[in-house]
Amino acid sequence: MDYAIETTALTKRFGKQIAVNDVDLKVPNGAIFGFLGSNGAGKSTSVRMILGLSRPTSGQIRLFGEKLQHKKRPLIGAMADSPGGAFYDHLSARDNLRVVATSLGITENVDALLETVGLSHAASKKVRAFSTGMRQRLGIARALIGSPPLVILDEPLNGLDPEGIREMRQLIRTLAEGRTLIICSHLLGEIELVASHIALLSEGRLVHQGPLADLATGPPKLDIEARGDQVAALLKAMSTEIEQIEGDRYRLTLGNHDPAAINRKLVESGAEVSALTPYRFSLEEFYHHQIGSAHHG
Ligand SMILES: Nc1ncnc2c1ncn2[C@@H]1O[C@H](COP(=O)(O)OP(=O)(O)OP(=O)(O)O)[C@@H](O)[C@H]1O
Repeated sequence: MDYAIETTALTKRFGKQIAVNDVDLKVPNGAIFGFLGSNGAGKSTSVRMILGLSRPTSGQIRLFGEKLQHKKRPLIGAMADSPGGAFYDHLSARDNLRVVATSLGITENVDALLETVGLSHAASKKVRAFSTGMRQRLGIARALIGSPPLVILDEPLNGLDPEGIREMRQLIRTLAEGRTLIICSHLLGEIELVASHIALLSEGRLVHQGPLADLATGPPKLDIEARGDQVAALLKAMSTEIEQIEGDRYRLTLGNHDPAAINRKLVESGAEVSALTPYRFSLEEFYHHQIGSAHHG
């Protein structure tokens, strides 16, 4: 597989403290990659090393298959330091982007960037008058200067109102077309809506990474909605664990029986089966399970 980022045994120590500990991170090319972890887990330190802003104590970083070389901009664009990072407040949005492009020696159509992030209407407005959401968008426009194939967004949803969050979610999906995106966030529900892959850091260690679709904290479960006198008894006989019984709703851990067999037995017993759906673990459930295991393991 092609990776936008591949780290090998990436480690960063600050004195005796290990902020990032032996991390093998694999960010697939084209992914929307949710980078998750509690405060102090090591996300920012990892990102800083990937951006070439901090030198690893040991380990390697490869970007698009090549060893990380400093000054090889613009492979990565980044929006760090919320909300949207520092700008020249007395300059317009357009001029802020021009200053950055010029300093990087890049000829850039900054108006097109402002349009991408939905700020065309405010191109001539001084950044001093920008709302948090507008600053976030401008921060993203700045990260897009030079069309980097990889963009890292640090807490892009911080400080946004519900409408702003919805717009940012849409913008993230637009940005992901033809790019790899890494999003650091504590908002698990939001990451679940946009990410294709996730990685989870805990106390400097990578405790999980993989496609979002693969989340599981144990054997598969099935949600069943069925009416009939025999239902509870039949399900108990087929499963070691029935987690939740609420009226006609049951959640059971699938043992040796597959959903089709369970359905057949229920129907044969005369039960009215209205729904049979594989239970999907939420990212929040998964997160707490993994972090809990990491702490106790
Ligand atoms: N320059 C530094 N000097 C000393 N310790 C540091 C430095 N930078 C980070 N650390 C420590 O390294 C650990 C990881 O910090 P880091 O900022 O990478 O976490 P994080 O996952 O980004 O957290 P948050 O979600 O709060 O941003 C923390 O314990 C932090 O105190």
